[in-house]
Amino acid sequence: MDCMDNTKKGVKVSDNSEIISNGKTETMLCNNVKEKYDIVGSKSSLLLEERKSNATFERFLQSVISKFNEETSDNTSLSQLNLKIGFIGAGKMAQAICKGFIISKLIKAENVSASSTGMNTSNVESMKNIGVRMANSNADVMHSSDIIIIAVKPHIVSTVLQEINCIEMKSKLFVSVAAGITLEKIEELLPKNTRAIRVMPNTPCLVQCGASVCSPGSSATKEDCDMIVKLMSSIGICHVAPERLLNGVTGLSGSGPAYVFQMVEAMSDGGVKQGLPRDLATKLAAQTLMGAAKMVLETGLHPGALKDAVTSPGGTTISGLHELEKGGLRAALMCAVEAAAKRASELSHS
Ligand SMILES: NC(=O)C1=CN([C@@H]2O[C@H](COP(=O)(O)OP(=O)(O)OC[C@H]3O[C@@H](n4cnc5c(N)ncnc54)[C@H](OP(=O)(O)O)[C@@H]3O)[C@@H](O)[C@H]2O)C=CC1
Ligand SMILES: O=C(O)[C@@H]1CCC=N1
Repeated sequence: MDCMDNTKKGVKVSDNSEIISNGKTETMLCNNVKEKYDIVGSKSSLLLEERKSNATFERFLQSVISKFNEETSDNTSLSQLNLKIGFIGAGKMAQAICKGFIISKLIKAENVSASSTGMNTSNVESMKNIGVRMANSNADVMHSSDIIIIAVKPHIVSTVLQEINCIEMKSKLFVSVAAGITLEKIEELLPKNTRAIRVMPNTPCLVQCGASVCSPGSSATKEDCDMIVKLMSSIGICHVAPERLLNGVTGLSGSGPAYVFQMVEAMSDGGVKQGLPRDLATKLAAQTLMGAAKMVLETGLHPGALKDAVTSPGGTTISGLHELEKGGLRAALMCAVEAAAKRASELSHS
C-alpha cells in the first residue's frame, strides 16, 4: 500500500479478498511524528521529489500528524478498558507479544498472566521479570483473562484446547498464533459459537516492529477484530486478510525475520573478510537492512527503483549485485517463502 494513502480506515475482509489495514501509517519504525518528518524530509528527499510535489508532501505530513493523534487517543481508550490478557505458552512468541504490549503501555503487566509447562525456567523468569503473573495452570489463565492468546507449538494446540474446553468461555476471545492451525480446527475444539481469531505475528513485535495479519473466525465480531488489530498495531503493523492467505503470510513475514537474520550474519561475515571488526560489521549490516526497509516503507517507491538509485553505472554496487544474481539470492528467497508456506499448510493437515 502506498504510504501516501492514509485515508483508508476500518477493518474488513471483503468478498473479493481485498486486504485493508487499520489505517495506521505503514512506517513501523517511527512512532514519532518528528522522526517521520526528519526521515522523509532529509534522507529520502531526493527520491521523494521524483514523484511528489510539495503540496503532496505537505498533505502526507498532515495525514501522518492526524494519524498519530488518532492512534494515540485510540490507544488511550483501549488501555482504559483494562483488558486482562492471558498467554497459554510463555515461549519466544508469547514473550515478544507480551513485552511489546507492556512496552507500548497499552496493557498493564499486572493484567497479564501466562502459563507454560514450567520446565523451561528461563521462560518463567523472563515473564516474571516483566511483571507477568505465571499462572499455576492453563485453566487459571483462562479464568483470569478476557483475551486468551494460544502461543504453544502447533502440535500442542489440540491438547490445550481440549483441556480448557470445560470452562465457561462465552465472554472470552481466543487468539491463536499457531502456524498452520486452521480456524475450523480451533472452532471444532471449542464450544459452539466461541469467538476466535487467528493471528500470524512475527518476533519483531518485541521491538514494536512486528508484521501481523489476522483472520477472524465465524463467531468473532467486528469489534473483536478491531480490538485485535489495535492491539497488534501497537507493536507493529496489522492487516486483516482471509484465512486462505495465512500460510503465505507465515512463509513471508512469520518466518521472514530468520531469513533476514541470516542475511545480517552473512553481510557481517563479508565485512569481517574485508578486515572490519565483528561488532562494527554486524551493526553496519543491521543498520543497512533497517535503513533500506525504512526507505521502502517511507517513500512508497518500488524496491527496484531504490536499488537503481544506489547503483552507479560501472560502479561498485553493480559488481556486488552481479554476484548476488549468480548466487541466486532472489530465487532462494522466493523458494524460502514458498517452502515455509508449504510447511505451514502441512502443519494444518497433521
Ligand atoms: N517463534 C516465532 O517466530 C513465531 C512463532 N509462531 C507460533 O507461535 C507458537 C509458539 O511458538 P514459539 O513461541 O516459537 O515456541 P516456544 O517453544 O518458544 O514456546 C512454546 C511455549 O509453550 C509452552 N507449552 C508447551 N506445552 C504446553 C502446555 N501443555 N500448556 C501450556 N504451555 C505449554 C512451553 O512451555 P515451556 O516454557 O515450559 O517450554 C513454551 O512456553 C507456535 O505455534 C508458532 O507456530 C508464530 C509466528 C512466529
Ligand atoms: O518456524 C515456525 O514454525 C514458526 C512459525 C513462523 C515462525 N516461526
